[in-house]
Amino acid sequence: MAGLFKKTIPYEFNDPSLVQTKAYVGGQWVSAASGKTFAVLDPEDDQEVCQVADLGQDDVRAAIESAQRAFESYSKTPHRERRWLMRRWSDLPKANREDLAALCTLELAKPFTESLGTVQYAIDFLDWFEGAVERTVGDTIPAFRGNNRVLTIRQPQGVVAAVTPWNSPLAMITRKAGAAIAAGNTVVCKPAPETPLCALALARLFEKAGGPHGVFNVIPCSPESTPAVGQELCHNPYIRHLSFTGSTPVGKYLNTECAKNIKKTSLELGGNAPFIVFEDADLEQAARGLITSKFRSSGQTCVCANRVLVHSSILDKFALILRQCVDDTFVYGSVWDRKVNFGPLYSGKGVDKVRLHIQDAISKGAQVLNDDAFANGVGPNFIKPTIIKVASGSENMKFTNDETFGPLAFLVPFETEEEAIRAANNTDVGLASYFYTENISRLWRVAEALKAGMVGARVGLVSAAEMPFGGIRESGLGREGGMEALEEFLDIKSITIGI
Ligand SMILES: NC(=O)c1ccc[n+]([C@@H]2O[C@H](COP(=O)([O-])OP(=O)(O)OC[C@H]3O[C@@H](n4cnc5c(N)ncnc54)[C@H](O)[C@@H]3O)[C@@H](O)[C@H]2O)c1
Ligand SMILES: O=CCCC(=O)O
Repeated sequence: MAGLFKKTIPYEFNDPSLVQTKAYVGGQWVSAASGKTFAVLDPEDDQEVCQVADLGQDDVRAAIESAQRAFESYSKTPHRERRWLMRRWSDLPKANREDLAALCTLELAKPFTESLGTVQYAIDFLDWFEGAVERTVGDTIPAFRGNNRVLTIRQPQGVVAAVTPWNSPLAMITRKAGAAIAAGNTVVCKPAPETPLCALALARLFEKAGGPHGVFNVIPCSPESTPAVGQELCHNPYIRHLSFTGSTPVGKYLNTECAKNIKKTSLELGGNAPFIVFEDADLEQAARGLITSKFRSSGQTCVCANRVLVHSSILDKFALILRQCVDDTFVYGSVWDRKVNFGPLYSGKGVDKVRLHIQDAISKGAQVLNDDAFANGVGPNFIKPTIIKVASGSENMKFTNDETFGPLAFLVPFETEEEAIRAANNTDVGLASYFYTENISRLWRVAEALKAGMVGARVGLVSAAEMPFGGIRESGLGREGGMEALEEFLDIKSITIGI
């Protein structure tokens, strides 16, 4: 990789062709017409890894046109043929797990072992949609009157724009592109500028799987080129559906733009997940669940717990158990060391936000219960898992109304179940919610009362390919994963036949 990478990395690729720095359009690897490139950084040390093609609006228009041409034939392929394509595409990441994990570790500084887990998560979506392709069936409906026969068929929509975030650079793409392609659409995917290498590797595997030209296209672009590219994705008439995962403000903007031409949108946006520990919970189990929910990906997932509500009678005991659990669980060091299971944040921007949230809480009376979050020596963007007790005044602290997206666990006391539910629901968003109780009546009551698209009752992880994933309120529109995901990418047509 010497010629491609500008820094030395402690990993040898088994298949160097997975490292691509050009865009994948119409089955070809292409540079930007302008010749422009942009830098991908390694967040472990902020050094440049390589330069990647920086596509502009005209390049993207050409990619969309190529996807539209491909749609004309691909949308007519039999379900069985699409199913085998999905199978071939899904088998290749299985054979190249370590290389994909290495790319994820390189551009996101995710510990290698954790990256292997995200590769599996990405594969799960391809597997799931492969299995689901042949179940996209229609209905026959008895006519109300007359002698008509009414039936429905489900048809692919056209070219889908998939705009994805940096924090899960493989699975957020297979979750969208897997469903869209299985359903017979073609895809133009714009990955986050921080993590284009993972997206391009998925394109290379699609190519190796014999994917028809133009069915899956990956168009990397820099932050500077993104607004114009976004405009093209929102306004090009061939785009029939824009599927976005990212922050709520950007989702609102893209949704507004798409509405001007009545384009369908699916939006997977930000969260602010409550995690409630009731007084009757198994505290060890709850602490382990919180470790998973809060500290997975160093706290950088949309479903990470953001506000930990703990019954006041057990708060100090729970904090002690949690602290012990953190000490027992995490190993720090180079992200390439397979024993290491906790890594840095994706960039200095993420560190700044975490610093703001912790300083704000401390200035308003919160107390850090474990080590200094920033005393580390593991690189510029590293922050330790940190537990913070907020005895009172949490409603005026920044973390209450804004996802921290970092490894801070704010423990906030409550007195009654009603108070906990009120606090949990007191937010504009509603993606994931978690709670721990040993009381079955309370389990049902609270699961039904929480305003969120996904509830984890006695679990700290809800994400899975077979499950409809998504939020309510300002956390988004639509569902990804499960059979519901295919529905998102299919139009229902009713046909009435006069007999
Ligand atoms: N609900 C979910 O499933 C889910 C999953 C992962 C992340 N997220 C959310 O994503 C956020 C973190 O990701 P992020 O910082 O990459 O979000 P972001 O909104 O800044 O960026 C997401 C994507 O949108 C692109 N983008 C930004 N401005 C654009 C524009 N004007 N036109 C077109 N594309 C544009 C970015 O380049 C990137 O590819 C968090 O809020 C997190 O909660 C949600
Ligand atoms: O960031 C959110 C996506 C990660 C997940 O699907 O669990």
